[in-house]
Amino acid sequence: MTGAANRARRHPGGGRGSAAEAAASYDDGVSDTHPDLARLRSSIDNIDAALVHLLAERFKATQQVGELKAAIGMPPADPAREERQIARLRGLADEAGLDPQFAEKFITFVIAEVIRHHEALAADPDAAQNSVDRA
Ligand SMILES: C=C(O[C@@H]1C=C(C(=O)O)C=C[C@H]1O)C(=O)O
Repeated sequence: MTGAANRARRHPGGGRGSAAEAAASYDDGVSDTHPDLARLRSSIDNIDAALVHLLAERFKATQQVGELKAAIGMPPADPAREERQIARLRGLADEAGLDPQFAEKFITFVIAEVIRHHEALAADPDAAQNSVDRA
C-alpha cells in the first residue's frame, strides 16, 4: 500500500488530496520542532530498516527450502512445523512484552506468503532445479 493510500485509510472521508496534505504538513511541523519525536522517529526508521533486512534474509532462506522441497517432491506447507513455530514465537513474544496474538498473526501472515512462493516453485520444475544445481 502506498503512503497516500495509508493516509487515506486513516482519514476516511477526506477530500481528494486534503488528508494527505494535512498529514504531511502536520508531520513535518512536529518532527522538526520536537527533538524527542524526531529522535524516536529516527529510531523507528532504523528498526523498520532492520525488519526489512531481516525479512529479506528470511525469504532468501525460505526460497531455498522451497526449491529443495520442489526438487524432492515435498509438499509446500508443513503444518506441524508451523504449529511449533507459532507456539515458540508466542512464548518469546510473551517474555518480550509483545502481544502473543499479534506475534501469531504476523508469523502466520509471513508463512502464508512463503507457502504461496513454494506452491509456485512446485509448479515450475526449472525453478526447483536451482537448489539441485547449487548443491
Ligand atoms: C519454510 C518452510 O516451508 C513452509 C514455511 C514455513 C515458514 O515460513 O517458516 C514453515 C513451514 C512450511 O509451511 C519449511 O517447511 O521449513
